Amino acid sequence: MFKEIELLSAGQIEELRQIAATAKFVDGRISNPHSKVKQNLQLHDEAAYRKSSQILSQALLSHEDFRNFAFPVAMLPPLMTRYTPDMRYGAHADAAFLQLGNMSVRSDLSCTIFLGDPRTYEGGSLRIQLGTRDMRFKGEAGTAIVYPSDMLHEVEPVTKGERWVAITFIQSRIPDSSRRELLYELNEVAALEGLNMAPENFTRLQLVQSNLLRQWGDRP
Ligand SMILES: O=C(O)CCC(=O)C(=O)O
Ligand SMILES: [Fe+2]
Repeated sequence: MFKEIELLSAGQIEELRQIAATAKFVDGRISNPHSKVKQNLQLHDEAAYRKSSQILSQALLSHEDFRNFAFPVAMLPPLMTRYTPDMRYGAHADAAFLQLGNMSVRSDLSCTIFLGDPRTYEGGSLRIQLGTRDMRFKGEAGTAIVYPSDMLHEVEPVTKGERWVAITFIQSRIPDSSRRELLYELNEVAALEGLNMAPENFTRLQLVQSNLLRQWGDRP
């Protein structure tokens, strides 16, 4: 399951635009030197990375929809990337573990935050494979798409203009996607309908929610 989130205000996007305007971007293979499919540019500028990732992390971790859907326990600082014409990121699997200082983050969920106006570039959709079908995402500026990291995906070639996004990877308290989605649905129904229920039934529902989280949640 995918979750689309309205994440950033116009002011936050403008702030990120100003950071990106003067920052250094380099060949994205710097962090995947053996990749034959990665053709993009990524931010490589300590001060700009610190500032931009702080804005983006804070936006994600304070967003209720994101927290409810992802059950985040750790997240890589979001990284801004750019795709100019002919750049793409061919079909690939995201790494299972990523280094964050001296900690290893398991990538359960991947996230793309769209920063540029989709009308200013052609191509460049994020395409996620679902068996023999696929889903394409090219969001409005400021929206994010969160999807399970265990699915093959790609960024289609940009043919005109520039694709500007940020990406991150999230470790979830519920590693299994189908369990995470069940718990998300149950929690949503409880939040939306709980107050309409007889109080003793709502209490029983809350017991089920808590006990599923106990059974399925990673121990810290
Ligand atoms: O830019 C995107 O939308 C996704 C990039 C990606 O798949 C990755 O960095 O692993
Ligand atoms: Fe990826």
